[in-house]
Amino acid sequence: MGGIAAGGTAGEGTAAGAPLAAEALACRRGERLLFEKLDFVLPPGGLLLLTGPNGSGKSSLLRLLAGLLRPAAGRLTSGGQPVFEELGAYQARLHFLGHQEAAKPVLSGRENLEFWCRLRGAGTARIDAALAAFELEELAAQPMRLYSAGQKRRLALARLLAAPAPLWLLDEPSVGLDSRSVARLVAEIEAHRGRGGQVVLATHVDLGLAAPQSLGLAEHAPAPLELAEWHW
Ligand SMILES: Nc1ncnc2c1ncn2[C@@H]1O[C@H](COP(=O)(O)OP(=O)(O)OP(=O)(O)O)[C@@H](O)[C@H]1O
Repeated sequence: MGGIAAGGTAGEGTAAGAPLAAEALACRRGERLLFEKLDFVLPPGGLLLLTGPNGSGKSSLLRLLAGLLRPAAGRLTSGGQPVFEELGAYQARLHFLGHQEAAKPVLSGRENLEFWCRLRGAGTARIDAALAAFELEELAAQPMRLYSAGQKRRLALARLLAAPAPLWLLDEPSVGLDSRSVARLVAEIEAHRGRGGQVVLATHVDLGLAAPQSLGLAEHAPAPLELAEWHW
């Protein structure tokens, strides 16, 4: 499956990403330290797979990489610049696709993409190609509230292509997709990487993506406290 690559891709024009580097990152949610001592460098064209059991911190790491959570320790840089010092500029160069669809139910699929493009300061020229990439043309005029779960997910994915950004942060993007749509997602991820884009992807299933770096969050869980260390 070649996605829309054969006739030019919706994401054409995406600037190549800058190397994203994590040094000794740690993340705390509430009282709990989820992970620590986490290092990686993601070059332009790179793919980082986040793996680990439920609750190990994959979504939390993605939120941290999106600048929505501050690290408890460590450094995150993009192109050598600390991302939290220029957060707005950094966030303008990424897409974060979480579990929520982040679309307005009363708007049609096309109107949702138009809204998204305006929000991102992008033109609307890529919307048709983005809809076509995830086979949403026939649904484009329908209110999103009438979409099935998989169709809503495809609309969320179309946002990646409608308003290009070099860094894609994807939290279990294949959930709810049929096998044909999974193949399209994989093709779009590979096309994005081919343009120099970067992808960080949390997943419980093997999507068959080529040459990923892999990061197991469970391996970065803090050591359990010895009994003597507990404060009763
Ligand atoms: N807002 C929050 N406040 C406190 N703790 C939270 C918050 N959100 C998540 N957590 C906790 O952080 C831990 C990691 O959650 P996270 O969603 O990052 O895990 P995950 O690896 O993505 O899990 P899953 O595979 O189930 O999606 C969990 O124990 C969760 O209960």
